[in-house]
Amino acid sequence: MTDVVRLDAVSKVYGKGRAAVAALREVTVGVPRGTFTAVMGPSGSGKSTFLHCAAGLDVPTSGSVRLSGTELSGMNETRLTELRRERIGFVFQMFNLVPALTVTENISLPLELAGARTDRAWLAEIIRRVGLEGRARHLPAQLSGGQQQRVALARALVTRPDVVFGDEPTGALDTMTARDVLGLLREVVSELGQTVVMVTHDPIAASYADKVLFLADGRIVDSVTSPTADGIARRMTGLGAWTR
Ligand SMILES: Nc1ncnc2c1ncn2[C@@H]1O[C@H](COP(=O)(O)OP(=O)(O)OP(=O)(O)O)[C@@H](O)[C@H]1O
Repeated sequence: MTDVVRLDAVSKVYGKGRAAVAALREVTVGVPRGTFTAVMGPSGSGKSTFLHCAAGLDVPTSGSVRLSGTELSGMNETRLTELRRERIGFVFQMFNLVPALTVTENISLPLELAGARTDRAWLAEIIRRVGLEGRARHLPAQLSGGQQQRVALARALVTRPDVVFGDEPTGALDTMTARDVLGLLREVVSELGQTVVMVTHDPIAASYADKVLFLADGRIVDSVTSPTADGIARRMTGLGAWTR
C-alpha cells in the first residue's frame, strides 16, 4: 500500500535556548491510503504538533513531510495553502462552519475558494452519505451539533482530498452523537476508500480506527492495530495519561 502521509525524522522545536521545547522528536511514520489512524497520547505529548506538521499547517524544524509523494518542506506559504485547500480535508472540534451560508453552500465552499467546478452528483452523494438530504437549505444555527459536524465532514470530503485530518472531531459532541459521527468516519474509509487521521483523547473514538499511534514526549512510543477501547485505555494508563 502507498503512504498518503509520510513523515521521516520529523522534529519540531518551539522557542530557543533554555526556553526551547521539543514537541516532536525524530518522528518517522507512514499512513497508508484508505486507512483510519487515530493519534493518542497524554496532554502535551505532541499530538496537535504532529497533526499540524503532517497537514502543512506548521513547518517542522527538521525532517521530511510528504503528501502523496510531494515534499512539503521548502514550499512557500502560497503553495502550502493551495495544497491544503485542494488535497487535505479538515474536521475540527468546533465545526467551524460559516453561519450565514446554508448547508450546501458550506459544503461547496472549498470548491468555490479553489475556483473549481462543483460536481453536482458528488455533492448530492456526500450530502446523502452524511444524512443531510432535507437539510440542504438550512443554516448551521438550525442544526444540532452532530448535524453541524456532518456538514463539516461533507465539506472536508467535497474536494476528494488525499487525506482528512480530524482534531478531536467528536470532542464537543455527546456520547451517542459522537458515535454516529465516528461511524460515519469509519464508513468513508471503508466504503469510499478515504484516508483519515484523527487526534483524540477518547479510547472509544480511537477504537473506530484501523490503527492507533501513541505519542509520549514527542515520540511515537507504541502502536496498536485493530484496537479495542479497553486495550487503548490500558496503553494510555501505561503512558500515565490519566494520572493528572
Ligand atoms: N506555539 C508553541 N510555543 C511553545 N511551545 C509549544 C507551542 N505549541 C505547543 N508547544 C509545546 O509543545 C508540546 C506539545 O504540544 P502539543 O499541543 O502538540 O501537545 P498535545 O499532545 O496536542 O496536547 P493536548 O492534548 O493538551 O492538546 C507541549 O509541551 C507544548 O507546551
